[in-house]
Amino acid sequence: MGGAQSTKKHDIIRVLTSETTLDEEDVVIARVDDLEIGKRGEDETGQRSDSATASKRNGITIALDGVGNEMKLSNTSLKTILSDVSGVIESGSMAAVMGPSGAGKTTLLDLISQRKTEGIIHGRVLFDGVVPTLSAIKKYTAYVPQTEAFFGPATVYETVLFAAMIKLPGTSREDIEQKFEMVEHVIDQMGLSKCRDTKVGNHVIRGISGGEQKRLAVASALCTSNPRAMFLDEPTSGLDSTMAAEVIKSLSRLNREDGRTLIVTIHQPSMHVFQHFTKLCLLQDGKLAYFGKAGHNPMEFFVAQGFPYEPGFNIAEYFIDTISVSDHGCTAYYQSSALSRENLAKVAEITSLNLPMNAMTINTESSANGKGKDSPYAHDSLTELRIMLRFKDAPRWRDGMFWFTRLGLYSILACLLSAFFYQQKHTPSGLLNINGIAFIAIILPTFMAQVHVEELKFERELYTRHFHDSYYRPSNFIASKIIGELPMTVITAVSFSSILHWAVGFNSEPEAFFFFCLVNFVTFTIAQLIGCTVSATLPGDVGPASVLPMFSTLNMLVGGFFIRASTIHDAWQWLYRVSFIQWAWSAVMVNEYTNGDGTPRQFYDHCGSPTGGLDELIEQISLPESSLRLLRLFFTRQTECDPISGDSVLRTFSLEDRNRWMSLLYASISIPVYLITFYFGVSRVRHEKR
Ligand SMILES: Nc1ncnc2c1ncn2[C@@H]1O[C@H](COP(=O)(O)OP(=O)(O)OP(=O)(O)O)[C@@H](O)[C@H]1O
Repeated sequence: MGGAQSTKKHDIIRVLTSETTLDEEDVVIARVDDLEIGKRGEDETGQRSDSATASKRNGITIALDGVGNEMKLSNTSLKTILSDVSGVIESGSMAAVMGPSGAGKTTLLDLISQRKTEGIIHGRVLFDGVVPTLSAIKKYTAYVPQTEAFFGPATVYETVLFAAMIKLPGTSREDIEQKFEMVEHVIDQMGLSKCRDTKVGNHVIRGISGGEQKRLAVASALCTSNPRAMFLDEPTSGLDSTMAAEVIKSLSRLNREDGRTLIVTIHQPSMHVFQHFTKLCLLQDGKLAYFGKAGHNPMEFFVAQGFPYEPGFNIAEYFIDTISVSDHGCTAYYQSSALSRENLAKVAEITSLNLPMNAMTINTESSANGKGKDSPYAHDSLTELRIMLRFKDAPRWRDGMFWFTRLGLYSILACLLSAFFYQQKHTPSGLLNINGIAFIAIILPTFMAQVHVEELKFERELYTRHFHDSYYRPSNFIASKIIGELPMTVITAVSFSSILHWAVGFNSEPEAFFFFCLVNFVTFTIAQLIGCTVSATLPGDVGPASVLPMFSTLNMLVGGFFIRASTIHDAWQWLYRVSFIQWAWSAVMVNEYTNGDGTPRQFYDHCGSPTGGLDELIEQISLPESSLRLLRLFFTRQTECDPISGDSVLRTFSLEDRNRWMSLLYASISIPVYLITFYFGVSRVRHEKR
């Protein structure tokens, strides 16, 4: 029963990779296998002869032909990071790239996967005999970086599921069911069943262990394209020996069962871990010290050079110690060795094939999405957005921090402000306070935008990683972020506005209340976009942290409250014109001091009453406000107390000609403006260098 199920799962995976089983592919595989290196590849993995067929089908033969990299240093001199690395990693191999720190392991992995774009790059890397395009690499291979970024609130299952949904083509019911099954299979395969429903975790959420994170990274990579080759940068770093062994065991199973080619950079693995590798590439200062079979072969190679091996000593440690003490003797020895010549011959065999582009096992077609040959994305834009909203952003709603940093913080702030501005009278000093609290309500979200700066700083790593792997388009990252957050922005704006509106005693007309909510919704959205723009555009921590307060202060100064609009210096008039703060504040001010019909409100709170207790008496009579006003007028001597007109307050701030809807419209223009800057930051600014 279990066997039948497992066969079915393998069938599903085969179905999902059907685009790689082209007829042409078989022809070329046959040609590569005809070569001696193909046979050797099988010999090397002789203990798993039944997987050899799978190796031919699923793995990729990777040939390194004089690969090197030089970096220009600031003093214009060149630093050689990697020099003349040649050799063949046969399809279905599990290769370890080892060497002391700084030897060039990551650089080699980055060059193979075309992630390294810096400096001068020498030589070429061939996949099944041809130099692949970047989109072919993205389609057929997966790269698992040393430090993986995850979405903390999502569970292990949700993380893998999102990878499968967004990266694998197909949206029919059958496709979706297959993806669900594949996810279950991969979770099982990577030994993650125990923590399937545990949150991945981040700097605030306690999540899965380091080893589980490494395996989750591999599981996600497996689901993105069912890759034929995987490149893993230090998958065991930071793990204890048991966890490291578990990770490598899972990788080894992956390699055995599905015949994928795995290239793994690794630091001094234990004997137990080292025995899983079939191929070894040893580097010292960017040069090869050994390139060939793993197992006992490298030991014999070094013993032959006169470096004795003490039985029982960790073999990987022996290699590293040996090449470190040899002072480049080992790299010189390798270059003149028969092994080096043999490796060069294997590479020459492959390069001499001169395979045509249309007959390669690695082709450049996009992943069957029918949306253009060169599109690296699995879905059209709308489907992609739907998947993101459903599978990427949904877990956020379970995150307490998400609620606290929006609804929680704004509600607390509204209560705090209410304590200071509780029930203001419409007296001269009360009206001054009302103007002040209206301004604070408008400027507050700009300071609170720091929340979005911080959040995106962590998300930046994740989206950089997702962009590398063409998970989704930058525009959809932005769209999902804004749309996904929209309900929370509405809830927060309504809650903040309700508390403040009631506590302060703003214009009590229902329409005025809804308008106040609307203005707050607009300013919250703009503030979110500003925070995201700052974080996406400015690299590092210092830039975003210093720009936002500067931006908020400048906007505050031209907001029209602290400095009267007419007295703002000419040099800053442009900022006054474009500042959403002043437009939003004027919208709130006009809303506060004008009746629904556009007439100015009149305030009598400052007027005394000749008959003591008149106000209290009037308040007990339930009459419309206009009748109450008449009553007050009747009992109050007009000559002694003119009402304060809303118009006069607006005039004080040069706002008498403003219309609240037009003001809100002008404030809202900042939304598309900051959307564009956010898009620019996300799509154009790189935060990591390769
Ligand atoms: N952009 C760069 N400019 C200058 N030197 C660089 C650059 N990138 C890498 N290097 C240097 O190249 C060498 C190889 O770096 P790489 O990260 O490939 O080593 P590694 O073997 O992976 O090291 P580790 O095991 O410590 O991760 C190092 O000495 C590093 O300082």
